[in-house]
Amino acid sequence: MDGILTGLNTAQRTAVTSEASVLQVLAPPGSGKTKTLTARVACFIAHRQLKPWNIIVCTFTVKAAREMQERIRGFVGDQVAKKLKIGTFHGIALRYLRQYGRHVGLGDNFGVADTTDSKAIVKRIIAQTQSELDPAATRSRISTQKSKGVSAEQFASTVSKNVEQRDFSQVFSLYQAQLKACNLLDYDDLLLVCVELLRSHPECVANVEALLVDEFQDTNGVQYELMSLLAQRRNVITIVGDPDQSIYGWRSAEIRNLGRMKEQWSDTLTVNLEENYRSSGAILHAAQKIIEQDESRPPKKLQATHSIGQRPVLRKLPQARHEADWLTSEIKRMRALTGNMLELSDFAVLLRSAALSRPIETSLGAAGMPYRMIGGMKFYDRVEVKMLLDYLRVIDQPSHNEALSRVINVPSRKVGDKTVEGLQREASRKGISLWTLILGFAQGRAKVTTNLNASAQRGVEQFVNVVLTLQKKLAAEPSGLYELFAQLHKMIGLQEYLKTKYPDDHETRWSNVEELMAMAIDAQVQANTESGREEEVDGPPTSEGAVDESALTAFLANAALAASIDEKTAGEGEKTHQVIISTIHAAKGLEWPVVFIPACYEGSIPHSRAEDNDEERRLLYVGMTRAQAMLYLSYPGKSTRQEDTTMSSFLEQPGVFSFFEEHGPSISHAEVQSLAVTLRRECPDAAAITASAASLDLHEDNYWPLTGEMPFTEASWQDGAHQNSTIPVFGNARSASWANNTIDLTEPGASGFGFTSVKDRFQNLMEEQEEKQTLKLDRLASKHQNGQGPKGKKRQIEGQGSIATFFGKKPKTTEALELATIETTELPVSLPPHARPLRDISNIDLPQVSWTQPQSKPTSLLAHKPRTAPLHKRQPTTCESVRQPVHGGGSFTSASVAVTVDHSNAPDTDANPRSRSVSTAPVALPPFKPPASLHTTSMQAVAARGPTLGMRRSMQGWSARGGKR
Ligand SMILES: Nc1ncnc2c1ncn2[C@@H]1O[C@H](COP(=O)(O)OP(=O)(O)OP(=O)(O)O)[C@@H](O)[C@H]1O
Repeated sequence: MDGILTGLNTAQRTAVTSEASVLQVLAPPGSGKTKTLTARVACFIAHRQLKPWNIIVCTFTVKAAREMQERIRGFVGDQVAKKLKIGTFHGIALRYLRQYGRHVGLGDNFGVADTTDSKAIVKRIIAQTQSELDPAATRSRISTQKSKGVSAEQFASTVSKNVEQRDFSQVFSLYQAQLKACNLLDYDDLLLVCVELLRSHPECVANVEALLVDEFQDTNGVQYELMSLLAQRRNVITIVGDPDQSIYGWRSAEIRNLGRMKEQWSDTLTVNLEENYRSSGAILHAAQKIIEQDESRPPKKLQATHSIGQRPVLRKLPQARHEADWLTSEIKRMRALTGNMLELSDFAVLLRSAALSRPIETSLGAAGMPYRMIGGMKFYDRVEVKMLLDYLRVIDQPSHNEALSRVINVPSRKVGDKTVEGLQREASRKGISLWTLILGFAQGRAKVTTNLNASAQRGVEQFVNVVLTLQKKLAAEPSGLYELFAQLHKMIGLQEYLKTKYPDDHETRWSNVEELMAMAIDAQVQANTESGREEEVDGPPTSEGAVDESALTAFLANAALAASIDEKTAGEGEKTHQVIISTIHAAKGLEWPVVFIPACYEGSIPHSRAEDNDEERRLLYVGMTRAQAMLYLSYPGKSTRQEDTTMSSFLEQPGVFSFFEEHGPSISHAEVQSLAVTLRRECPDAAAITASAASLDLHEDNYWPLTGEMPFTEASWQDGAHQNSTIPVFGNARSASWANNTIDLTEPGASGFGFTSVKDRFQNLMEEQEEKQTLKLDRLASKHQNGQGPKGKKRQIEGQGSIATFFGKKPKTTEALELATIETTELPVSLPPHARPLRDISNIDLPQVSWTQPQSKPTSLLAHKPRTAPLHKRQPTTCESVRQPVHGGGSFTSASVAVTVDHSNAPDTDANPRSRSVSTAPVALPPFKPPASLHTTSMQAVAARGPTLGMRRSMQGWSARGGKR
């Protein structure tokens, strides 16, 4: 027993060893529910002498079943673990039906109709009955009825005179009849027929000694019924669950099954686990703050076992692609500043919907960071995306035989596979491309020997016409990618095609098409601004031999680049270090050291089509609680479709903001050590951290303004303009208006810089403001020593506007910048030894998260010298690399310290003002191309230009201009 109970806390032990027949283990995320369930199975076998083949364990996914078997194997060995009946409800039901299905009239060789089969049957019936029902909606309605245990006959008996209801009832009945005729069961039937079997033949489960269910909150009515029947002989049932993580209501999951269970078995014992072993205290606080917005849920206690850690981040970025670039740069920064203690696979990007993955995949791909999708297909692998890219390839490069043969008959033009193969062979025999062959034929200039019937001939002609038309359009407007896309999808009737071919998920597929079009707009904008800049800049020409490529070629090369990163890593299995991209739904039950949840805007989460807002909130909660050490939430000011967004209403609630930082954390060596303790890893030494940090251009997350505007990249001034005490701010070197973007320099020291370079002048400005700030902080430091300092303010990072500005908060004076305490930390050798303010969150309105030990008090106070002026600067070139001081306060502090937090009467610290001496006007286009971003670059160009690619042109241009003026 000792082995099984080792490492479990008291509540977990109680649950594992409980003698209760019916046990509910209810607990928040990360409290070891799965661990407890596993240990209870082992306990049943090892100590209660239950036979493993008489124990059924139901999990929510096949993956979870595999993981659980793995864990149980650790306790009881491979041979015993193999004999357990572990699987999803569907898998368990299938086993019983295969064995005993004949008792309920199932043929010996019944088949299972998968989703595609079901869709096809429903569609055919609707066509036959000439009903006006939507096939996809009808299929999911049938499934909903079945998962509530309503059969076609039962539905028919309740139908009113309503035509639509009668139509539906008819289709439902015919669908069932069709399945029966084909000796098929669909997924819902597997459960329903198994229920029927176990009701009528309870002897089938007479041997079952114990039943255990994971993720019980997501069971639906039929699954509940099946659970009761499986355990009907001995009624030994253990379930683990968390009502706060119920995210499958849309699939008819019923939270009320928990109550039903207590009614059915009045002796049900409930054990609550309260200690969270996964996430840092700060992450738990923030997640609790979100979930507690649901006032209907009972208050729950939750204890963090880890230290407070880094406060989660809530960031606004200008657009979705900037959000993706920021996220990629944070992964890079976090890895470098932790001495690569964090692997790529320690980072997960969790999305409300799979379609949001496109900019993230593009950015990771461009940065050369391998990634893996779970719970969804990679963007570039999706059928509709591949198809469109193939069309574009043919338009760009008609001799691309493979791409051409893939799309010549999509949508169908009655050019069958055999015909295409014949044409391909003929072309190769004649030594010409497939395109040349069919072009000659379509234009009547050449004959083909391949046998083409009349409809195939017409099809070939239609295809040639599409390609020629679009080539002509492209020639007339080389950068008009979006328009090209628009005409392409109209010409091939793409939307209709998707509706017909994929009735169930055509909307999702269409949103992938829209994503690709959004990508085209990005590329178009980039191409336009590149060429605009070319004219504007009178510096030396760009890198010699640079490839003069069309916008379409560049676009396709970037797509290929992103996709090739996928391919390289695809076969390497789960062990390879890859960033994880997942839907939040598919991330249920999983955990990662660092989690990003981008696109936290209204319409995305809560989703515009979601019916239950509370479920959407729980979804966000599930996503947040997957994080162990760091959590980043973000949203773009504009979606990929260029629509203005507003932050998710779950984050807009009063008090929420105080649980978040406005930017990624500053990382000192002490914090790396603490992070290592939280993650139970070996901490890299200072030399390793220094070495990896040296690869970084920016040590702080201070490139993107906190206001969600475009970065302030470079300051310069116009000829003579400095005499008017203004300098232009090139927020965007490509399009910013010189006249409109100015910094007020009427402060002391602003004059007399006529012959200074832009960079020097900017540096001077920074230093002047540092001086002022140092004086203020010295004053504050002495106040602190006298115990007068206010508490609870979050740390600030230099050069950033406040997120409070988009909460509509009024900035306070610089005094308000003061930080609760400042602690000394050992910093990597290469980083300036700035003092680090430690956050004190004891006066925040905390949710119900409690701590078991008092937080260690910071002891020392150092003079702090942060900058106040913005450091939103352009990406430094190799020769201009500017080191950023590390400062700011987030700390992992002592790991495994648990703190008791009294949150009663705590003031809200939402306002997090900072004084900004410079206002950066928003600009239209990004001046920043992250080091890894290759958005307008073809792969050939990548090879040709070398590592400084993509930056050189702008840098030369601006420095040339700055030097002259
Ligand atoms: N007593 C314990 N001591 C140390 N670590 C523990 C303990 N119990 C659980 N853990 C660890 O906490 C993490 C979360 O555990 P587990 O996945 O079982 O939680 P869960 O309650 O099922 O979470 P979720 O509901 O989010 O899926 C795991 O890394 C697990 O190893």
